Amino acid sequence: MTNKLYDTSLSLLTDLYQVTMAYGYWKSETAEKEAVFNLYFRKNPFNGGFTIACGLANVVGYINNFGFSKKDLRYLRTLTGHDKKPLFEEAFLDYLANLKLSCSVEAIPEGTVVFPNEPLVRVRGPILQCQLLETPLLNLINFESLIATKAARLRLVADTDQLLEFGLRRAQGVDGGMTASRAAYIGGCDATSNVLAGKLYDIPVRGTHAHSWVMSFDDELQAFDTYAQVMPNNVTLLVDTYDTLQGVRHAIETGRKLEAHGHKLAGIRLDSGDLAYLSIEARKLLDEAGFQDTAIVASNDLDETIINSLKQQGAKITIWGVGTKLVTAFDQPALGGVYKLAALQNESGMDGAEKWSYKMKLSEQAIKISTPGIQQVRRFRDERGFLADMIYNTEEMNGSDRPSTMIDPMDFTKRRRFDANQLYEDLLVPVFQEGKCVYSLPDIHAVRARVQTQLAGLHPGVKRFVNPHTYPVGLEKSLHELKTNLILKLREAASQ
Ligand SMILES: Nc1ncnc2c1ncn2[C@@H]1O[C@H](COP(=O)(O)OP(=O)(O)OP(=O)(O)O)[C@@H](O)[C@H]1O
Ligand SMILES: O=P(O)(O)OC[C@H]1O[C@H](OP(=O)(O)OP(=O)(O)O)[C@H](O)[C@@H]1O
Ligand SMILES: O=C(O)c1cccnc1
Repeated sequence: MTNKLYDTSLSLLTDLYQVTMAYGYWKSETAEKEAVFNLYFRKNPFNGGFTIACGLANVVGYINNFGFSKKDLRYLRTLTGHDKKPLFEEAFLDYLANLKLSCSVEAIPEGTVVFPNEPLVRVRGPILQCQLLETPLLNLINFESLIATKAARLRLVADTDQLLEFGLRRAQGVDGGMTASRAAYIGGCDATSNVLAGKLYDIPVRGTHAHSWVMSFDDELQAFDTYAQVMPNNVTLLVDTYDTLQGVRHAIETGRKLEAHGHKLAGIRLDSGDLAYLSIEARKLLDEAGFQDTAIVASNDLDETIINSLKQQGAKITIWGVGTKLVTAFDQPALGGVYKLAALQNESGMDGAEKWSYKMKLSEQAIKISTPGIQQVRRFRDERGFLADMIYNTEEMNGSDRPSTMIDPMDFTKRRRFDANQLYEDLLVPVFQEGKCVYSLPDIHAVRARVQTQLAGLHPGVKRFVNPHTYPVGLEKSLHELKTNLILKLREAASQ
């Protein structure tokens, strides 16, 4: 299921410079030139060792709905330059009115663990169209991948405990809240408090009650009893409005009444104070009263570091409600994904001409130098898990098995050779072929399950939070050579 918030075309959801470049391509008659762009990021978020790819379902929805409406064009017609004359000529707006995307898109499925410099999405098609997709694709992939990664980290520390996403009230606007709920579920949360996300994305919804419920009664016990009466099948009581341990005693009293009517006290929630101490004391009180099955839920500015610490302190919490720090991706507010031109098709029919002109961006910072080529990622594995990812140029080496040499981009003297019979998977799969969707989106639960099987394939050192081991990602030898030669050529040309 894709996000119903995007049922209409959002073709203007782009940066103005994409439209001005599109105009430039059209005007200079290069709009139809075949190009290849790669979308990738340069650094794992949260100083971690991995990232979870997420957001492709919304990319599919976005591309399927793409088109400039009359209203969009009316707006573009109003845009003017510094001389107050229109930016775009009418014939270009007519071109946009009739524009149907004919790009081919390959992408790494949602829920896959991915690493810096790997193309998560590869777009091939008329350069004008590829260009228009840059900003929306980055917008859609960056945020969801960031939040799915945060949730996956929370899942790693929560282990088999339940994780509830409570972030809507603190999310970055409506869409931030919606997409965060989706990505958080995919990353490993069990449920969300966001009811619209539950409806649109088929995510389980869960919740307790707020302090206001307790405060609206003359006393806490009355508040608990009333809540239990109106909803006896869903009773988790927030016990910290006045005095937490006294609140637990009141919850036990209400629990006894519930049991007398054939129901049970599902849980209590702690939302302030020392959560380790209070949960241990609350557990004792509950157990002594025979409420061994009543769960202790905790919330209050939690994140993976605090949950980890609480577990080490022996906290008796088995359900974690995480809001602000999950949906705002504390403490890294953005994934720095980029979208770079990697190849342009040469004029056909020219004798001896190569099919592609490979493109790359130079930079003084090595990390910012892009990689040319029509890239695919080959993930080698053995029966225990993933070994290494090799980025290769499909023009040099198509999907076939063959021995390959992978070169470490940080140190070209470090090489790894994989035999033809080494187990592998090529990660990018066809999503659109010449504008037609050829990918059947897995349901959200399958994507969520994929995250866990993917994480199981990673060495524990890559998953640790402090100085994680760097998972090996390299370039296939011929791609490494292509890149090196192109850098030398570009540097030489730039120095002349
Ligand atoms: N035992 C603990 N170890 C580590 N962090 C904890 C522990 N108990 C609570 N925290 C975390 O400490 C942070 C602040 O909690 P603190 O008790 O100072 O404020 P509070 O309880 O929110 O106060 P207030 O009554 O104003 O809500 C929260 O992020 C909370 O999750
Ligand atoms: O702490 P978070 O991870 O964001 O989880 C969501 C928070 O939202 C609620 O608090 P509320 O909005 O009532 O405000 P509070 O900060 O006073 O608890 C709830 O009690 C949690 O504390
Ligand atoms: O249901 C809850 O307990 C809840 C929901 C949203 C935010 N904080 C808590």
